[in-house]
Amino acid sequence: MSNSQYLTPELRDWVAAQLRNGITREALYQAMLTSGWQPDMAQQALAEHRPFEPPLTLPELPEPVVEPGSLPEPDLSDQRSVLLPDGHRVEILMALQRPRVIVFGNLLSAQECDAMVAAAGARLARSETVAAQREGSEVNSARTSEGMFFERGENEVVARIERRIATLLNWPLRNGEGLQVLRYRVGAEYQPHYDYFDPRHASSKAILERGGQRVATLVMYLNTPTRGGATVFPDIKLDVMAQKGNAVFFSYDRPDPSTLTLHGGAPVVEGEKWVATKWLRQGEFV
Ligand SMILES: O=C(O)CCC(=O)C(=O)O
Ligand SMILES: [Fe+2]
Repeated sequence: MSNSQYLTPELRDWVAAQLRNGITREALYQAMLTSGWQPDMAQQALAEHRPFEPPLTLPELPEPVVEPGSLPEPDLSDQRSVLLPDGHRVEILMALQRPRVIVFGNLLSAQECDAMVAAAGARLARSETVAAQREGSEVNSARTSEGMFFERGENEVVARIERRIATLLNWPLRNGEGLQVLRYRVGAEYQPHYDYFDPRHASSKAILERGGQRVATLVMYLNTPTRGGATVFPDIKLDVMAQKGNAVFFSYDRPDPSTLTLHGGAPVVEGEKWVATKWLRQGEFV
């Protein structure tokens, strides 16, 4: 850290006042850099404003247009990256047309990943899947991770990530489910499955009343497992390596295997794997 700058009480108060006035932490960070702050000092000042606090009141996002039959989709006209209004630049590492699969780099900062892991850690429980024969969910040997759900907009870091996703994918924030965080320990996996709800399952009716079908999935990697833990797409023989801050996105226009969106989490061989998943619905998720 530079010796020429100190986090004085005045500077702390100034940061707090800026945040109270509705500026995003990213925007404030950029403004601080522009006015000559050392990056580590600016980050430290912002890190003091704990990510688990209730979100700040931020301006409404412009409402993306959801035409019937349209799907979440980023604007890839720049090809290499997408610059979001908050100043965050997301890299495009790979894009496949059919099935639609996009690998993003730097979707989350390392600090955002760490904050998500810390906030989720205490609330993990054994993951369940939708019950096949009755209503509700059940423990399933195909899914040996532990998980939890955040409420939409539950805290500052969750709210910031959700706004970024809505802007990146041109899909209304309110059509998204709450973020799910999963931890896989050595040997844990999520065997290949589809994320849409099988209309033939007894439990799907109640689920579909809360916002319609899922139409896309974004799996964000919150850490880098030492070995194993790729997200695999067996139909298209694609493995996406879990890399902290990166994410894999895929969309599906109907609840059918012909979408080629069969996917799973390969067993972790060494270390742990943490992901946050955002599922996007056709309609408003309530
Ligand atoms: O852990 C992964 O790589 C995949 C997670 C997944 O398929 C899901 O959360 O639906
Ligand atoms: Fe999945």
